[in-house]
Amino acid sequence: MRLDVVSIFPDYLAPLDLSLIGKARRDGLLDLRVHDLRDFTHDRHRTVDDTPYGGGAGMVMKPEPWGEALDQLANAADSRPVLIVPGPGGTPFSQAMARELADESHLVFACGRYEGIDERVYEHARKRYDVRVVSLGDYVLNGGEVAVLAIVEAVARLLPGVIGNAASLVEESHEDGLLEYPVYTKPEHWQGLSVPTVLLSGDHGKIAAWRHEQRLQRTAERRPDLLSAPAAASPEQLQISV
Ligand SMILES: N#Cc1c(-c2ccc3ccn(Cc4ccccn4)c3c2)n[nH]c1N
Repeated sequence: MRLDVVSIFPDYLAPLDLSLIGKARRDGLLDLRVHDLRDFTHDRHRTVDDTPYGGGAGMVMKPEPWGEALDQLANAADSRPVLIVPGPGGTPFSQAMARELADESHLVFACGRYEGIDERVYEHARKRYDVRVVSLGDYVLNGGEVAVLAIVEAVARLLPGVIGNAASLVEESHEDGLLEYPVYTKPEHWQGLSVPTVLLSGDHGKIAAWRHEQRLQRTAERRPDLLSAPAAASPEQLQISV
């Protein structure tokens, strides 16, 4: 997969050089390139923003640098790329969206700042991209970089070979509509607290049943909305013992 990220703060994306995502890049599983939007300006101040038409507070990102950057990246694409533009008014990002994006061959991320990007950039981009405006959640950030870090990690970890043990992707929160079960490791006793004895039994059937029950209980306690969502709850999943 090819991923391009455009930002006025390219160093904000440095964490993508670390850990499993960084290893995937070094192993050639991920072709991730970060671009400085200011490299697509041509004035001596490398200007990327200006005052909003119609007045109002703050500044708006100018269309020209974005148009030049996105046209150049579209020219480098083998097929129609997906352009993901984080924004507070976007479609909420989800595990389902991560799975869908993981099947794409080329993702381009536009990190806005200030009060946002001139709307004509989205219109122009639709000629060459599948444009998706995506929100990380119902709170306000100062720009798109934090969202891109989260989206890239959620998508990249689904790609073959990125996570060493693909089995660990199966019973994760939101993967099948339930939250994850509690996990324990050595020591067996700590601060007067002990590991649940079922986990020491070696009875894999009992352990699996206990873990499933824990997932149902946790989901009912913390995210009952997931149990009412049509896709999340099969009839047996709703048979929660209390
Ligand atoms: N994803 C996501 C986001 C964002 C986000 C993403 C990109 C930008 C580019 C500028 N701003 C500031 C801003 C504040 C207010 C109104 C418009 N724009 C962003 C905010 N906020 N909250 C989320 N879940």
